[in-house]
Amino acid sequence: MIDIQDLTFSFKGPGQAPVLDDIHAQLPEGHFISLIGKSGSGKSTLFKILTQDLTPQAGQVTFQGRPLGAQEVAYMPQKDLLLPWASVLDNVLLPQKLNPKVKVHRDQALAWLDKAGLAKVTQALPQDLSGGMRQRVAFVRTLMMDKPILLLDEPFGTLDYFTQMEMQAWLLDIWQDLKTTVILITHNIEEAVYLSDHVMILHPAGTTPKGQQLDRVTIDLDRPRRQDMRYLPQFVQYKKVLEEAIHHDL
Ligand SMILES: Nc1ncnc2c1ncn2[C@@H]1O[C@H](COP(=O)(O)OP(=O)(O)OP(=O)(O)O)[C@@H](O)[C@H]1O
Repeated sequence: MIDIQDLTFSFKGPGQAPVLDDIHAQLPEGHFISLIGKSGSGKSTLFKILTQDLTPQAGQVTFQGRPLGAQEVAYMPQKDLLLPWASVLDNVLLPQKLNPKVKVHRDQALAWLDKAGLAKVTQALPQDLSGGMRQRVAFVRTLMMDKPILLLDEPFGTLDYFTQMEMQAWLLDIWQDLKTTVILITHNIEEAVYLSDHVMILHPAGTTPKGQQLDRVTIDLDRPRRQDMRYLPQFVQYKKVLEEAIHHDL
C-alpha cells in the first residue's frame, strides 16, 4: 500500500499558501489509479513529492510500511523526452545503460516493443514516428526502469481522440500482464473511468476549512475493459459523479 500521511507542501516565498494541505490517502498496490482535479490543485506537485524532487514540510509517504524511496518509482512525463539521435531500441535501453542495477534486459525490451506494435521500428529514429508511437516508446522506456510504482503524467494529453482510445486499450493490455501500481494524472474523465480501479479527486487547498480533500471513487467495472463499456449507464454515471466533483471546485 502507498500511504500518504498528512502531507503538507508550500513553495518557498513570502505569503505562499500551501499547495498541498494535510492530505491523506491510502492507495492499494497493484491497482490502476487515476488522479484528477482542477488545474492548479497540486497533482504535479504531489507527483514531485512521490519522485522525491520536492520535500514536504510535513507528513510523509510510505510504501509497504517504509518511507517511499525514489528507487521505487518510475516517472513518465507528458513530453516523451526521447533522445532524437538514438534509435527506438537505444532509447528504451537507456535506463539500463544509465543504471547497471536495472535488471530488465534487451530481450524484455524487444518483447515489450513487439507488444507495443513497434517491432518493425526498433531501429528508427524518434522523428520518424507518430505521436502515439513516440508515447509508446516512452512508456516502454519507463517500464524498463523496473520499479513497482509507475507515475504517468498525462501521457496521452496531446494525442487526438481516436489515438487516445487506441493507447488506452494498449496500456491496459500491457498493464494486465504487469499488475504494477500505476498512478495516472489525467484531465480526461472518460479516460480515468475507462482505465482505473480508483479515481482520486484532488480538491484545491483552502476549499474546505479543515485540510484538503483527496476523495476516492472506486470504479466497479469488469476487467478486461472493453470500448463498448463507455456507453454503459454505470460508466456514464461515474463520469457524471466525477465531472460534478470537479465542477464544484471551478
Ligand atoms: N515552482 C513553483 N513555484 C511556485 N509555485 C508553483 C511552482 N510550481 C507550481 N506552483 C503552483 O502550485 C500550484 C499547484 O501546481 P501543480 O502544477 O501541482 O498543479 P496541477 O494540479 O498539476 O495543475 P495542472 O492540472 O494545470 O497541471 C499552482 O498554483 C502552481 O501555480
